[in-house]
Amino acid sequence: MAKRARLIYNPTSGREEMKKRLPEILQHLERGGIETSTHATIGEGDATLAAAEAVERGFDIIIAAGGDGTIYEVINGVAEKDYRPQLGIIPLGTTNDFARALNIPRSWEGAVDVILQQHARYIDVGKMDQRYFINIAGGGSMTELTYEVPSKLKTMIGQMAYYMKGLEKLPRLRPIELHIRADDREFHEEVMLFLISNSNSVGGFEKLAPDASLNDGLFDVLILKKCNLAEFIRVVSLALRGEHLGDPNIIYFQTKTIHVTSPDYVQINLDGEFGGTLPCTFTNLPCHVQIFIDQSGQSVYK
Ligand SMILES: Nc1ncnc2c1ncn2[C@@H]1O[C@H](COP(=O)(O)OP(=O)(O)OP(=O)(O)O)[C@@H](O)[C@H]1O
Repeated sequence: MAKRARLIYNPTSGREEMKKRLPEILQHLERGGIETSTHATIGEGDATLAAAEAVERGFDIIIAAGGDGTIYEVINGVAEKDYRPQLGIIPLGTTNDFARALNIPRSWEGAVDVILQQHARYIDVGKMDQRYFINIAGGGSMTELTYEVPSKLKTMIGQMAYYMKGLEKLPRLRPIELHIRADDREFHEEVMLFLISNSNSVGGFEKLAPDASLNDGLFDVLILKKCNLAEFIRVVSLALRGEHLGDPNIIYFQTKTIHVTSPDYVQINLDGEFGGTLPCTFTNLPCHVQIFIDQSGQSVYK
């Protein structure tokens, strides 16, 4: 019997060109034996409602067609359910960090082929209080920029929109004071930013959390201590090359849970979306969802 999939599609996510291919995407899925119906999202949070509805309706597969924000919303619609359909990803977004972490091709044919091969892998999910994330959580200078960039600008100039916002924010960088309690440590530190990551592909950087594994039940925590602008730029340029871990401004460790408080107002970014404010507890839910991945072993991003 053919499997039934619900394709949840964000018509406003980054890559206009690919969205024109939706009819072909659907045909390709049907020919491969996956009977697919679609839901186009109408605004913030709609992909979460659509995913929850797809679970209730007993779909075998939910396909998130959009960027990291769409995947995040879909995860939030399924994470709390007892029955969680297998998940597929078609990267239509601007950065598509999570698709990159799973080596899912940027071409629609490649992404659909990964779904048709039906090799699903169990992946850890992060829980922040009542919300869930699949790739990264973070706070502090710069981490807010992903949800501050207007979606129209992302559509027009792609990832460049994030870089421009980053440059605009640089002169206004401020440290925040954090109290951190993790599995095996507790400390107080003034920091520029902190990242709690599930994968090694975050924020457009490919080697930011080089030891992160998607199914080890652990977060990789990366903290940039308080520093001046020149130091900040120096460490970011090291991070672009994946050479930042030995730097004295960096704290890097793994943990299953982490509780973060601050006397400052600190927004939390979950997979590129606004997720709330501190204080928060982050917990890793090991191997919580199944996602179709490429089995070829060959990186499609090199
Ligand atoms: N119809 C819609 N109109 C406006 N916003 C929408 C609509 N549908 C979804 N959204 C919002 O779009 C955002 C998600 O965008 P998405 O991540 O898919 O694309 P992106 O931002 O271009 O890609 P990336 O996150 O990979 O850079 C979410 O904030 C979501 O609430």
